[in-house]
Amino acid sequence: MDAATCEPATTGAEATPVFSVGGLWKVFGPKGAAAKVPGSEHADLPAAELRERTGCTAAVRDVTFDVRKGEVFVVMGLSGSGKSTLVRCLTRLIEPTAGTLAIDGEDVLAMDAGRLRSLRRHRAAMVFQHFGLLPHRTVMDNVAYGLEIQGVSRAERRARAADMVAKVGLEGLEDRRPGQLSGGQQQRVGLARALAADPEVLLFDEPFSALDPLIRREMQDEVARLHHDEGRTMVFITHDLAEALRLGDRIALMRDGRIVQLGTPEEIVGSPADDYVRDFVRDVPREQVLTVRSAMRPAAVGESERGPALAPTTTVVDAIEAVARSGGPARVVERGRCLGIVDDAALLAVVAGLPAATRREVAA
Ligand SMILES: Nc1ncnc2c1ncn2[C@@H]1O[C@H](COP(=O)(O)OP(=O)(O)OP(=O)(O)O)[C@@H](O)[C@H]1O
Repeated sequence: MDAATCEPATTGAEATPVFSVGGLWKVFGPKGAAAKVPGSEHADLPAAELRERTGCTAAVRDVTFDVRKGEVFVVMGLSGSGKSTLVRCLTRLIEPTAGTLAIDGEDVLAMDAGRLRSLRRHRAAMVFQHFGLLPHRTVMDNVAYGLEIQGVSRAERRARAADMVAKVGLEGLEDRRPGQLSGGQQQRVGLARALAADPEVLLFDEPFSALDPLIRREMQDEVARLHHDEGRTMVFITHDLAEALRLGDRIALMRDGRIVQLGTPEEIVGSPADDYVRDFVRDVPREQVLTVRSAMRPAAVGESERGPALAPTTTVVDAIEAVARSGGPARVVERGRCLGIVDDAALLAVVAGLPAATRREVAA
């Protein structure tokens, strides 16, 4: 192995997370009873049994994670797994029962009503599935509405709203009312309204689930583009795995109030934490999600100078094409350094769905 040139690159120091969530619980039920559930002997009971014994529903159970600056953090899970409750807890639209919660290092649970209002208006804007557009106002006025609440002057409101209308591709429709727009266009108005407030983080609650597949795809592209252009931090709830894999830098997969796995799409699909996650991702075309990092092995002497060079973000499907074209192994190269080698056997092992440990054996 050519050790000098094949070490993975190290990452720099981590910035303060946007949200930092520790041991968070939300238990619905009679107040006295709900507060007693976290940390009690009932804490781990399945939902039905917990309800039977205590009259309570633990929608969020002992959840810990950070949302990093600039990432798209997806909260995914089946209906009732606790996604909406968790994300509403982030700005205390729902009051957590126990745990810790900070935004940029500031304790959210200690905020008074005024600071909370400011948090929701300026720092963490929520985009809902039904945007709650004002039916009698024009597109422009709907977009400017959030700024109006913020007390921004009329001239500035209009200027910023016009910017956002253009940004989400609604130019020419400024004077229409919501009833004169398609579903996808209405979603764009809601998105523009949230963006106009220029929040540090956008929280999306299943915003596209009511849209037909083509428009949904278009809106996903729009969100990806906005994220790419602006690097804005986003928390995105969805029950749709394909949407989670398309948009998420990291995905928290929830089940019965808990996060069962938190990782990149590649980690979730390539190394499911348990049978539940494995089952969840079973039908995902792995070669389109996993990258060459999942298939590479250390380079043998001389190998790090031969064969086509692939970026570490290259998907397995694209790597197969490159290897087939060149007729030999390819190098995985980052900033001029060779991280490893992929060959056809290792790439096929990914397609065949071999577990990570077996893949490593094949690659070696
Ligand atoms: N106000 C409430 N009172 C009692 N139980 C609630 C309340 N809100 C939610 N729940 C329960 O908490 C659990 C989690 O609900 P939540 O809405 O967070 O799930 P979800 O994953 O967002 O589901 P969906 O995808 O259907 O929106 C469910 O069992 C739900 O019935």
